[in-house]
Amino acid sequence: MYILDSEEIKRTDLKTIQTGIKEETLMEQAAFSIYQIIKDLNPKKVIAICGTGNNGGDALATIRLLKNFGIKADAYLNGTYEKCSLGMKKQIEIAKNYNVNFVGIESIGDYDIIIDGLIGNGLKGELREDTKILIDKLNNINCKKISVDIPSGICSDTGEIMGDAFKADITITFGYLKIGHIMYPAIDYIGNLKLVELSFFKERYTRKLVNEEQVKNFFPLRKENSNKFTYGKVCILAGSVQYPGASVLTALGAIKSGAGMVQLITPNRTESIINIEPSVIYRSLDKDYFEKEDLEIINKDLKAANTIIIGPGITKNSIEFVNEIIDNYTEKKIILDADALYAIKNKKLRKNILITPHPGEIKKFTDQKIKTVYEIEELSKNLNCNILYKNSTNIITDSQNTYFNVLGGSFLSKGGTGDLLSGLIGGFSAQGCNLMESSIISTYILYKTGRKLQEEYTSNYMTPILILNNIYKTIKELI
Ligand SMILES: NC(=O)C1=CN([C@@H]2O[C@H](COP(=O)(O)OP(=O)(O)OC[C@H]3O[C@@H](n4cnc5c(N)ncnc54)[C@H](O)[C@@H]3O)[C@@H](O)[C@H]2O)[C@@H](O)CC1
Ligand SMILES: Nc1ncnc2c1ncn2[C@@H]1O[C@H](COP(=O)(O)OP(=O)(O)O)[C@@H](O)[C@H]1O
Ligand SMILES: [K+]
Repeated sequence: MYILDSEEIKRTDLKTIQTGIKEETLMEQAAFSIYQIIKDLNPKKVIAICGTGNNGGDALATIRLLKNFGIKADAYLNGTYEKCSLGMKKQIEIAKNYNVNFVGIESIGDYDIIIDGLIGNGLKGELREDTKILIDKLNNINCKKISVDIPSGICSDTGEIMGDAFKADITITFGYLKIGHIMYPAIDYIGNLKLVELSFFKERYTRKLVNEEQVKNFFPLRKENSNKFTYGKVCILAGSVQYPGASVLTALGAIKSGAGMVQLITPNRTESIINIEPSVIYRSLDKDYFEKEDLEIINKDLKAANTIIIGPGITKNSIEFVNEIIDNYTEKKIILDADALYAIKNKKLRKNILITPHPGEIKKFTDQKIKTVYEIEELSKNLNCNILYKNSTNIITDSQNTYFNVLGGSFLSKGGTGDLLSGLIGGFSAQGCNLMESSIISTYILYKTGRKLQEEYTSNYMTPILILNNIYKTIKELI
């Protein structure tokens, strides 16, 4: 499923209209879908709060349909006729022919459903003060709230609240989801999101939502006629005397993904991995932290792997060591996670490198303020690498193509989930998936499994190991 931004939506509107489908036809389709959803809620009395743009047009057309089919429905116009878009002017004229009643601001508390048609894709900058006051008033009315396209006040491109926003129970959008529908803080304002089709001209776009179908396409096949070398070797450089557990989680993630061989090298002693999973090839360097000089000792191990994961629990003490790995193993796919991210400040990376920062970790290697998808894509371009940005909504990008994963939740908010995730990614990479595919598959499997488990175990009780021990259930649905 494609995710569009406001410019792409405007282009799609225009392109559709250029093919010969009129704006009012699209508006009628939008309104008819909203009408059907509202009718099923058995409303007694509905009001649309209409802005002067086409978002207001959709809402007003819905009111006209409700009234025509026998439901009490009125409209409030927030502005003057002169200020209205052509589409909205046309809707006002049609509404008058159907005797739609336009009410004053004092009446808006008398309804059991409010339709928010104030502002949609046409929001510019921060909300005007008068609109903020109106939205605040609407939010304080106790009734069912439905937003047309996107709750007024939310930026379609970022999901930011531009001063204030209408708090909807249901949001009905058209043709495509927009970036603003799938990002926080917007998600808290959107309620139940419904996507309805319009006769939009269909094209290819660069941003998609991670879903099961894609993951099935990317998932590596296993042949009966195969051996451990068929499924690749991943070498994990993780842990330290300070953080011994991180490396265990990463190794377990890698082995349970299906990689043929998983080697774990830690500076400290973490023999416990052998008790938990003896198939992991384990080696300790018998010291506190990785250092540059260690490379000579482990060079052969690294050469034998097709994927290297470096970072979980290594601490800031190993920056030089990480730099040496990046510079000397240019043929290998490398996943730089956690503390390895300190090493990439001012560094140009490569297309066969993935970095996996969460919002706090971005500060480890750049002073830029980064949170929007555009900024993450730009960062990926500047660093010349793949990025898995682990915010509540995950963003996975190689700067050309971007995927959003919205399956996560508070059931993942526990130390160690990220370590497990980098292990899974490395494991799928070892099996032949590229780093984008590996990130998409791994986030999907981990989050989907966690989401299902939390229903039984609650979000509080969840641990990375509990999720890991159940990922086979999600994998079974994919193969
Ligand atoms: N081609 C079409 O006719 C289609 C139109 N659609 C609807 O049209 C909408 C886009 O319509 P428009 O481009 O006319 O724009 P909108 O109606 O979304 O926004 C324009 C309105 O918002 C107000 N506004 C903008 N920024 C503001 C701010 N900072 N503070 C206060 N008020 C502000 C403007 O004064 C104006 O009233 C979509 O969201 C969707 O609802 C869709 O149904 C798809 C098809
Ligand atoms: N509230 C949340 N909503 C969605 N995803 C979350 C949430 N909390 C954590 N996650 C996910 O859990 C993982 C945590 O990673 P990270 O912070 O690196 O963990 P650690 O370093 O402790 O192992 C990331 O994949 C992140 O996207
Ligand atoms: K709206």
